[in-house]
Amino acid sequence: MSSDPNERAELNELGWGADFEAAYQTFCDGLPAGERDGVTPVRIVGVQRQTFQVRGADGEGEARMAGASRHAGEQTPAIGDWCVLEAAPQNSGEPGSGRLLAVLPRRTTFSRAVGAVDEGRRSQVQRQQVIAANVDVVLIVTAPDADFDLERLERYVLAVQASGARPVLVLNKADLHADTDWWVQQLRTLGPELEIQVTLAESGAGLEGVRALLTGGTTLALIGSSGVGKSTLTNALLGRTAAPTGEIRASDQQGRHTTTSRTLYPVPGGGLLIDNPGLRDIAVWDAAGGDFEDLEALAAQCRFRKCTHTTEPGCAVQAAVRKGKISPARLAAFQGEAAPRSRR
Ligand SMILES: Nc1nc2c(ncn2[C@@H]2O[C@H](COP(=O)(O)OP(=O)(O)OP(=O)(O)O)[C@@H](O)[C@H]2O)c(=O)[nH]1
Ligand SMILES: [Zn+2]
Repeated sequence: MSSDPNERAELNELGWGADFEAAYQTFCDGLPAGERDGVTPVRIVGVQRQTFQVRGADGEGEARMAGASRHAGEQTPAIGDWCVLEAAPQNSGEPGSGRLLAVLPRRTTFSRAVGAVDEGRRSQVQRQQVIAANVDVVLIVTAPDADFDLERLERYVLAVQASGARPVLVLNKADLHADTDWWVQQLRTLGPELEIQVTLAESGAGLEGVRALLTGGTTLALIGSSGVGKSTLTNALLGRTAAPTGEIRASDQQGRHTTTSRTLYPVPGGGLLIDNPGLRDIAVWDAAGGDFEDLEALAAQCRFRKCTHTTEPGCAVQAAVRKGKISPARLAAFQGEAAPRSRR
């Protein structure tokens, strides 16, 4: 990496820091002298299967993880990761593409356990899948309505702290009640040290405090139950009206269209925001960790004993979803739980 101050400023805006810099230098020192000039640090801003959308001081491009190279990094990059990119040679016919040689050590890690098959032992094993890396601050969003649940919020706080990121509690939809202070006091019981923000995402009011968190390349993410206003808040911060489609279209220098699922966005005015389904699903896993007595009771009333609660006639579960008594996310969690259970 050159010592060009403009490049450094670009990287800092992307969340670069002294810790990444030191790890990057160590990695470069291990490269043969002839290869040091060809590498550059980039951040993963989008992931689509094996293709990564990356952004560095020189702008954006696509990259793949280097195969079983001598650098043989075991780690797969996740959204938010800082990686070492080896740019494709000028004559490769693939401008803007390159190979990722290594994932730099993460500041923070959001991961979840996923079932995987151990080919050697032919058995199910639990593997940690990283869903987002290097998130600095997580907004735990709630609203003064039926969603408000201090026990659940406390679990979110613990999950965020375990990732290494800083939790900030956000009471959105402050317009729903005149007595906002009462709700804020409830949130205070979760910990006197926790920062609390009050927002009205729909009207765009009260966002100054959240914007103030986004200085100096800070990476922000939002979690919280369905309907608390995460999309509205995201759109207000990013200054756009439509919800993200998750797809961006870019064309490379040959004019070919490439589609990558981008989930790390620069926030106008500074900072970055990660909005990916995996993080959102924290709420769903949380529901999955709880019990499903209500859903099981409903399922017992379905017309068919082996009802899958999808399209069957006389499905009591689907009826409850239609009436808004059960959220689709919770049903998904129940189904995710029920499937392996029925095989046991
Ligand atoms: N009254 C009020 N309603 C709001 C506010 N912010 C968002 N809403 C409304 O709350 C509803 C849900 O908002 P979303 O932003 O879709 O919620 P979400 O958390 O992204 O929900 P999921 O996408 O299901 O996870 C929408 O109808 C919003 O218009 C607010 O500050 N006040
Ligand atoms: Zn059913």
